[in-house]
Amino acid sequence: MTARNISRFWEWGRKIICVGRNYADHAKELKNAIPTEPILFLKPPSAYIREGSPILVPLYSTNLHHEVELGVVIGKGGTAIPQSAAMEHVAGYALCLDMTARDIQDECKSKGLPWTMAKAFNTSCPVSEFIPKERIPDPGSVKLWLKVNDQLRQSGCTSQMIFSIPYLISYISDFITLEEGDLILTGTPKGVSAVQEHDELQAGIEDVVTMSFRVDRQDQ
Ligand SMILES: O=C(O)/C=C/C(=O)CC(=O)C(=O)O
Repeated sequence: MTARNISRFWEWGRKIICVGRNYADHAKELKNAIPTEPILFLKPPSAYIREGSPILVPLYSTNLHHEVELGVVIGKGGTAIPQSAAMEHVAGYALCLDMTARDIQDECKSKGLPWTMAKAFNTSCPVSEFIPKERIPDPGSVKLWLKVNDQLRQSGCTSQMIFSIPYLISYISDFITLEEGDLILTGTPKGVSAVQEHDELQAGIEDVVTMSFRVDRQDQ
C-alpha cells in the first residue's frame, strides 16, 4: 500500500463531517432558527473532486446551490478531544464547496427525512489543495469568497461562525472518533445561490488559495 500523504487527504480520508447553519446570516437567509447546538451531516469520500473535474448537477435536481466553506483536515485522530487540545489534532485546511441540491433538501426537510440525497451525491465536495496549518495562523478569522461567472455571491469571515473550530472538534469527537485524513466542513456564510450547467465557480481564502470548478449536467 502506498504511504498516506496528508497533502492528498482526499485520496484516502474516510469521513467528511459537515456542520450546517454555522453562520447566523446564512441560517436567516434560508429562514432557519439560529442553532443552539451544531447540526451535523456526512458526505462520503466519493463526493470529493479536485480542480479539473466538473461538478455534476444530479439528474434528480433542478436547483443546485454552492456553499463555500473552510475545511479542517484532521492530522491526529482522537475521541473525546477537549477544546483545549483540539488544534493539536489539526494538520491543515482546505477550501471546500458543500454542493447542495436545495430542491431535494427542501423536500427532505418537509418530510422529516435525512439530507443525504441533497448533500452526499458524487462531486458534492470540491476541495482545494491542502493548506498546511502554519499558513492560516488564525483559522477563526479568515475571509472566504465565492464568485459565479465572475460575479461575487458569497463573502464572509470565519469570525462569524457560531461554533468555533475547537468547539466543533471537541463536540464531534465526543461521539464520532476522528481519524487522520478526516475533513470537517465548518459551515457556509450567506449568499448561497443556484448554479447552472456551464457556470464557472471560483472561490478563495484571502491570499492563501483560490480554486475554480465548472458545472456540468450528469450524463443520463
Ligand atoms: O437548513 C437548511 O435549509 C439548509 C441548511 C444547509 O444546507 C446548511 C449548510 O450546509 C451550511 O450551513 O453549511
